[in-house]
This record gives sequence, structure tokens and C-alpha cells, in this order.
Amino acid sequence: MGVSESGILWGGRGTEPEAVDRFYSVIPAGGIGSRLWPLSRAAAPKFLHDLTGSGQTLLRDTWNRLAPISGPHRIMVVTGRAHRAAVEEQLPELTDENVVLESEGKDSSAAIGLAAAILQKREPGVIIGSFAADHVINDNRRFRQSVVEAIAAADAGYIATIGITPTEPAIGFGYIKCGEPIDVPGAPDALAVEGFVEKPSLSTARKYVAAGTYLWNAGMFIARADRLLEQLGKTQPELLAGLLELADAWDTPRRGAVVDQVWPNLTKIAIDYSVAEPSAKEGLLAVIPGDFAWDDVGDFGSLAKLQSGGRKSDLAILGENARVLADSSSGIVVSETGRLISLIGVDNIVVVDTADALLVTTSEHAQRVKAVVDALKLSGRTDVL
Ligand SMILES: Nc1nc2c(ncn2[C@@H]2O[C@H](COP(=O)(O)OP(=O)(O)O[C@H]3O[C@H](CO)[C@@H](O)[C@H](O)[C@@H]3O)[C@@H](O)[C@H]2O)c(=O)[nH]1
Repeated sequence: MGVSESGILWGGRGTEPEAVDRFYSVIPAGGIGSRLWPLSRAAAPKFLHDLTGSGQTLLRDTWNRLAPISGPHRIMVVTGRAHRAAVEEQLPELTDENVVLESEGKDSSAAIGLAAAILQKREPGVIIGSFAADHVINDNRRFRQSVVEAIAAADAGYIATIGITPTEPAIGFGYIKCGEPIDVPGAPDALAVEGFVEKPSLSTARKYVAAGTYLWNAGMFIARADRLLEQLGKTQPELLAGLLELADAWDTPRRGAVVDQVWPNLTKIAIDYSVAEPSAKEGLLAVIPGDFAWDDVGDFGSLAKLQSGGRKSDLAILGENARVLADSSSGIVVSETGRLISLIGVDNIVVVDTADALLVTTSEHAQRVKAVVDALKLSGRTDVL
């Protein structure tokens, strides 16, 4: 362990991190995971499911991963009002002051920015790390080491992120172009970021993967709260003003009235566009290459891969009461009903059986499930969403 000038404790490479002073974890739990429909629903989004077979929801797994870093009393969850009860059931340790309930999702800049503004007001100088509620990470110890390095980079003034070596030209991720090592005490693996491109086209993603100098952005941002807000204000001054107004009123009796007035007008924009891309252009983004397996389990193709340990020939079966008869078939079956499902001679199949909706597709087409959800929305069939 070491102590930086500002008093932050860190654990460098090879040391086991301890709860880090002045650090707050933030878990933005929004979105419905529409490419995992009909398993993931508005009422039960992806983060409320056990997709790994750990016996715990992804949200609980995320909490358990972060608690040793920030301490369990320093984890803030930002989620929709509708999910309050489910989140509290999953996280009984979560105190009221650490829950931010949104009347309406306003995208990640607002969710993470509001957490930063509230925490900065309560504790000036705090460092925050934002981590999705619904990702899968296979090695919590290595993950923690990367986060502790990212905290050291944040303490030095960077917006830090954790990058993952790409395995395919995915178009749903941000790409980080790695530069030279930067000299930050406590962050021996930190690299400068030469560029950040959110969700490039397939041809660009192919070039990035072939170049070998790009990492996937895993959606983890670690920064001093004041620095994050400063960066946000450069590109989104109105959004920042709204968030600061909310934060000012948050711990006062004025909260309800200010929320009613300010919330509807907050600009919807992803933090990747409002903070990450512009910070990279200014040389303020740093990346710690993550030395662990990471998956955002974005669609049933990824889920099948995750469940079968990457073996294409296997059939993964999810669901406590699943009853499946399979002959010469591979892919994934998710059963919520317990209805008997038989498969004969089908490869890379995806079958998701729920009480009111059945999905049949293939791993290759799994990304297109979002189009079904969009069509259902358009036709007003929100009862099955
Ligand atoms: N509370 C709350 N959280 C939100 C909201 N909108 C987004 N989030 C949360 O912010 C995170 C990122 O939002 P997504 O909308 O899921 O982003 P994405 O398209 O998957 O892309 C991001 O993640 C990728 C990795 O999974 C990155 O590769 C990419 O660059 C980007 O950061 C997720 O944890 C999501 O729950 C919101 O309105 N409210």
C-alpha cells in the first residue's frame, strides 16, 4: 500500500486491495436489456437475473465485487423508481441515502453525473467509480487491482477507465486507442488514451481489432467527482446546471419540488459522448488494461457462450424447472415455464420460453432481438415488454 499526496490509499500491482479511502462506488442500474427479451423485461431487467448460475442476481454479484473496494456503506445505486423494492430486496445493506431513484431514465450522463454531484456536495474531493449492474467478471481479485490502479489515476486528475482486449469486432462497445504508459504513482499499468470512439461501424471496428492497439471500453469510469462534473460541463453545460440544482436540493425538504421541476428537462446523452470522447481529445482519459475476463452479456449469443464456456457444440440450459430433451442440438434454452422443450438436430439455437412470450432464434441473429422489442413498442404491445 502507498499514500499519494492527497491522502488516497492504493494497492499497486500484486497487492490485495483494501477498502480505499475517499472512494465511492456507483452502480447505475438502468435500461431493460432489450436484446435479452423476453427474459429481461421492464419489470425485471437483466440486472435482476442470475445469468451466471451463481445463485445470485447480476446486481448482487456487482455489489459483492465492489464492497471490498469502497466498503459496503459507500456504494450508491441509481435506478428507476419502479425497481426500488427489487433493488432493496437484493441489497438489504443499501441505506436510503445511497439510493437515487429516477422518475424517468435520462441516460448515463445524468445517472452518473447526479451521483457525482450529490457525493461531491456531501464529501468534497470524493473519487467515484461507476460500474454497470449487469456485467459478468470472472476474477474479482484482478478486477479490484485494476480498479485500485484506476483510482490512483483518478486521484492524479485523469478520467480513468478499464479496457478489455477485444475478441471480435463488436459494434456495441466503445473502443479505446492506447497510447504510451503514463507515470502515475500507484498505477503501474496506466496508459494514455489517444482516442475514444463510441460504437464504431463494423468496418471501423474490424480495423481497430486488427490494429491490436485498441481495447474495449467496459463502461467503467473512475474519476474525482469534481473533475467528472467539470468535464461534463464543458460539453453539456445545461445538463450540469440541472444536476447541480438537483444535488443542492437532494438532502433537503426541497428535493421533491426540484426533482419535479428539473428532471423532465435533463438532456439524455450517454457519458461516453459527453465525457469520455471529449476527455480523450484533451489527453485527460487514462486506461488500465483489465487482466480479467469480462462480458456484458448483451444478447443470447453471449449468454450461450458464457454458459457453455465457449464450446460451440454444447447446449446450455437455464431455468430452475427447465425440462429439455435434446438430440444433436447446440445453443441455449432458457425456460421460465417448466414446459417440456424438445430439440432435434438444431445448432446454435436460442429458445426462450416465458409465460406470455416465446422467442426462437439463433446465436448469429441474437442481436436482432432488439428489433422485435422496438416493433412491439411501436405497435403498443407494452404488456409483453
Ligand atoms: N440509472 C440509470 N442507468 C443508466 C441509464 N442509462 C444507462 N444507464 C446505465 O449506464 C450503463 C451504460 O449504459 P448502456 O446504455 O447499457 O450503454 P451501452 O450501450 O451498453 O454502452 C456502454 O457500455 C459498453 C460496455 O457494456 C461500452 O463498451 C460502451 O462504450 C458504453 O460505455 C449501464 O450500466 C446502464 O444501466 C439511465 O437512464 N439510468
